[in-house]
Amino acid sequence: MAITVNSPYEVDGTDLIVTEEALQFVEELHARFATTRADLLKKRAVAQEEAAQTGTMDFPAETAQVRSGDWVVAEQPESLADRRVEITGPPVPAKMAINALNSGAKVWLACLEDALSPSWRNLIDGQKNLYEAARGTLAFTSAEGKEYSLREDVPLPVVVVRPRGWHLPEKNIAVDGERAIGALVDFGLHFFHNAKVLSEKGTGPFYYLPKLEHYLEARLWNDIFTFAEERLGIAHGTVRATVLIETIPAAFQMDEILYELRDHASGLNAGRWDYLFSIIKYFRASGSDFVLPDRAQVSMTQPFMRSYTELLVKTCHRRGAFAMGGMAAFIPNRREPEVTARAIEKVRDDKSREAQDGFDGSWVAHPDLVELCSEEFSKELGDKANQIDRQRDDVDVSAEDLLNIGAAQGDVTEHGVRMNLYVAVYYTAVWLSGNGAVAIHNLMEDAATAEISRSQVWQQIHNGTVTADTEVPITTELVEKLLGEEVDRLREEINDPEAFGKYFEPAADIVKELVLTTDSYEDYLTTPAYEILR
Ligand SMILES: CC(=O)SCCNC(=O)CCNC(=O)[C@H](O)C(C)(C)COP(=O)(O)OP(=O)(O)OC[C@H]1O[C@@H](n2cnc3c(N)ncnc32)[C@H](O)[C@@H]1OP(=O)(O)O
Ligand SMILES: O=CC(=O)O
Ligand SMILES: [Mg+2]
Repeated sequence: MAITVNSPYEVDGTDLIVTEEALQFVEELHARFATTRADLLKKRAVAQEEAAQTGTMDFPAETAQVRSGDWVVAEQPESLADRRVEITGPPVPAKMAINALNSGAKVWLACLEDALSPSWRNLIDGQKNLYEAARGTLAFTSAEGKEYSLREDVPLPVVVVRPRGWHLPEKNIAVDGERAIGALVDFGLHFFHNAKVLSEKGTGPFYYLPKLEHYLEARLWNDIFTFAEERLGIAHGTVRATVLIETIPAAFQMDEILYELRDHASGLNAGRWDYLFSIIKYFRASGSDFVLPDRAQVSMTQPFMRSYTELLVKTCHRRGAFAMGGMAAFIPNRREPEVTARAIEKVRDDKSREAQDGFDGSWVAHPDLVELCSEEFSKELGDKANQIDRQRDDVDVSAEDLLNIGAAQGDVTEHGVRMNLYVAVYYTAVWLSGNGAVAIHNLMEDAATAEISRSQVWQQIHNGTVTADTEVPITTELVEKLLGEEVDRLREEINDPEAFGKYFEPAADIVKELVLTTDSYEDYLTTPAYEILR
């Protein structure tokens, strides 16, 4: 096997991160695991087709014994015992990484996935910042002269790194002439450089695993962890992983996923945004019962979403694992107190409900939300670090409950279609400019939320959904017209012809192709966008 770096861009820090030894490790991961990954991706396509045809799904028959068996995951490490508040964000730019580490959260989810645009620069900068964070040396001075350094007065959050999902390639590295696998590059570089340092401190290496669609994908990660630990001489079970249950098939395999990873498992997380995206994707062509209301109306209290979170808490606690809550999208604005007040109220409600339901902690997207999340969980936890001992034997969730999507309350409106188009174009443009997360109308938008937006429109056209406000069917002609109007609106608001031409116009082209090509469906918005990402 031969591994080569073929990026046309020179980025400071490349010499530190892309060393010969680190590349060799990434190559070894590909040699051992690339074929299994390819097979599992094919399996995803078959499962999707079956769901679309049948309009249903069930708990796997072959793993009934795993679900009924009496087993628990390995004992949790001390450094991850208290996860009541986790701040998420990309590890770039450095000031953002430092702000996350100084935020007072217990954990920083350093995101190389939903919140990162995976340009070569971001990949190197992100790995470099994680390298320095692991060694406590991360510091930064902004162009305005503001100095950023790590706090010394309080323990810093434990870092949990989220590599890319299995589907994404890394175009700047080739293995035997083929694009490398994004997940193996992200994990491989981070693990190679930091696993020893972190394990000696007892604070890692820890990972969040995104977008799994089958328990065999968890087995693959477990095999990778076992190999990586052996290869670097680190004790088996040092790696800990929290798996995002953010696809509809994974919701039917929570026990199985924990079981596969039982030596390396920390917990499961309710990744609500990708979960909604996955429901739309799997059942996009299964009829109007699967058409959700406008995105803004699909709250966590909709019955099918509650079933999902209740089952997650029950499963985790039965298996001695953490149940982690998800992301409320409301973002405070330091310049607009009324926006902040609303965000605080909404996020507090969300965290309070999660804490009462039995979650052990949850996510926030902004440093100004850390304290309220901590407060809401502390009310439930008292003097305990977590509530894993709280069994939810009262919960009984069936396949029908998880799939009770048609019962969702709310409407599809033309306003909602417009918002989806606006957000999909705006987010894609920001992603192409190198930022993977952005506040739009005071809501956090990232790859997962943008996927919902563009997929809803595709599904509404496919099903000829009729809008509740204007009472017209959603057709390709209507969407083309609305898209044109929303792009015009963005052009006016952005008021920067150069940026508009460079990022928004290509973004609008991508979104147009994705939503109007109704005889086929692109699995990920970021797949075509990655082809033109610089
Ligand atoms: C579906 C999912 O996967 S959810 C998880 C993935 N998504 C994320 O992680 C998104 C995380 N959040 C963010 O990226 C940001 O909060 C955004 C983009 C939504 C908003 O960012 P901004 O517009 O910069 O917010 P704002 O101007 O209020 O920031 C104020 C300060 O807080 C910092 N800040 C904001 N969010 C974060 C964060 N998540 N982590 C660290 N620092 C942050 C900013 O860097 C800024 O610092 P400064 O005062 O030193 O310049
Ligand atoms: O990754 C989290 C999600 O909600 O998606
Ligand atoms: Mg996600």
